[in-house]
Amino acid sequence: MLLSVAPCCWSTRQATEWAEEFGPIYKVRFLFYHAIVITDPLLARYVLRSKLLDKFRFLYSFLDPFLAGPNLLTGNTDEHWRAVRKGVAPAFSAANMRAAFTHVVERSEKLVAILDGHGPRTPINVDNLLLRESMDIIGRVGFEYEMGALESLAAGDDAGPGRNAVHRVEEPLSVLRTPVVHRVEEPLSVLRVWDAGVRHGRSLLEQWKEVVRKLLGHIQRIDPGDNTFANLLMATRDPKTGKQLSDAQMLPEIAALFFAGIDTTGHTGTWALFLLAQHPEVEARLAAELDAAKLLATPARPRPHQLQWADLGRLTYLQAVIKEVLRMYPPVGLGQIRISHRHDLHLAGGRIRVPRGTALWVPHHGMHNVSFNWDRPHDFLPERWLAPGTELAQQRPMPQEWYAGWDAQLSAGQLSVAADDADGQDAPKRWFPFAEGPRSCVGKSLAQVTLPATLAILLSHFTFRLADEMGGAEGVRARETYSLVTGIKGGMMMHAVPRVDLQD
Ligand code: HEM
Repeated sequence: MLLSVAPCCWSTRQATEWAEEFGPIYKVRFLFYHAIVITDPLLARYVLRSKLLDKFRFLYSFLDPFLAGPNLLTGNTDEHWRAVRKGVAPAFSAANMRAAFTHVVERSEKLVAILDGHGPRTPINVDNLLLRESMDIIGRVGFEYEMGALESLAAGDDAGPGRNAVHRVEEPLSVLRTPVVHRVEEPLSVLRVWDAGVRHGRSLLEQWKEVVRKLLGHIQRIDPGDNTFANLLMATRDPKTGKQLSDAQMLPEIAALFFAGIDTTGHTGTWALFLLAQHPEVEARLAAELDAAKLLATPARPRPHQLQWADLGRLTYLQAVIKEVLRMYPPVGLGQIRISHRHDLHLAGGRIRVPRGTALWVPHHGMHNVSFNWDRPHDFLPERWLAPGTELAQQRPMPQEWYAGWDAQLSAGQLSVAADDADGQDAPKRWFPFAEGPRSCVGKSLAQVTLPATLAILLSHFTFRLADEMGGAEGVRARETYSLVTGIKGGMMMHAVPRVDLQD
């Protein structure tokens, strides 16, 4: 089935709806490009692990101006990418994550203090808080730098002087978001020089670049700790010259780390609070788990134990909640888009031929939410994660007619995926919010510490209720935004109700 779509119509939910209608493999056309959309876990694994396919640079190149150039996230899978990826990956080691945990706990306790000070009556934008927390954590863990994002909010200093790198955090964040969305959804918006919004976007972009330049200056001045992202980035050698990366090469890597880490982690926390508010039975079970670990504030224990590293592994229901949130709202809902520039490709042992120049799109939202991959996909059911292997594809017979049209495209002499796919023998997955294959998320371990620790600490002290102004679940649905990351327009307004009123 060939559908013609313009980028302005992209929505991660749209791809899911089409998958329900047209099956786990269908074609769409984006402007001049043809894309094959895949929500079949086995085919997706072939695509995402294939060494013959690369990132769809045309799409990612739209991000480069906002990230000061190609980088780990947006660049091709070439020698340079390999050198940087190999160079910085140890920053996310288990040992480093233990140290990161201390920062996450401190920042989460700061959040608790902010919410305590704010009180339950007036709603607060929890998305804004969690994005700021993510920014602070990446600043500290990656660069040993105080971004001061939560401090500036706590001090009511939204527009105040830039003591730290960021004094108006929403602004740099929207630098990363608004112009990108414009560029992708409205490619000609850059020409609207008379538009105040576009001009404002440009000035925000300059502010953001200034922040990144400050960070680079900072890491070049200090002696960053061993195995920090900053230290490893400075130790990375350009494979072409054998020399240290130039400033022009380092700036995009710094920008990309924030870009890739803030919204993904922050919004996931927000969706978790939203879903818990919609499902009191899940929230109650989670509270019981926190209570059993002596982490919950109760009248008898108004100041609960401080969260410890070892608790993270014990809070199995919390981990299940997070996995289910990542299933329903995969932050990179758009998923991964690959292309083969040089070769035609055969998938599924030769049954499906993909002509070179065709994009292959694996939408994460679709993969995680279609009814042929999941039972009750639209229900929030953390319990499904208590059984092992939930992320693996189910051996379900797919209706043959979904694949029938593809067999006809076989032609002799093409590359076979078997030759390409040396490590494709393990069971394919139907859940991979952090992506699959060589270009999977390098910062996954940091998110896997930040999310449970932040949520455990927040939920130990508060229950969250959706503010009336959000218009219930339907109002929230109507405000979902899809640039590259699934977010919420205007933020998520919620009441943070203390579990124990310390004034009593
Ligand atoms: C819930 C949180 C997160 C999710 C779901 C997530 C998901 C992803 C996904 C799907 C990709 C592949 C993107 C693509 O191919 O277009 C990716 C790549 C990446 N992520 Fe994350 N991410 C998260 C948090 C983070 C954090 C905290 C950091 C770092 C601080 C980070 C840094 C990166 C980088 C640098 C890449 C590019 C890796 C490469 O291509 O080598 N991410 N992430």
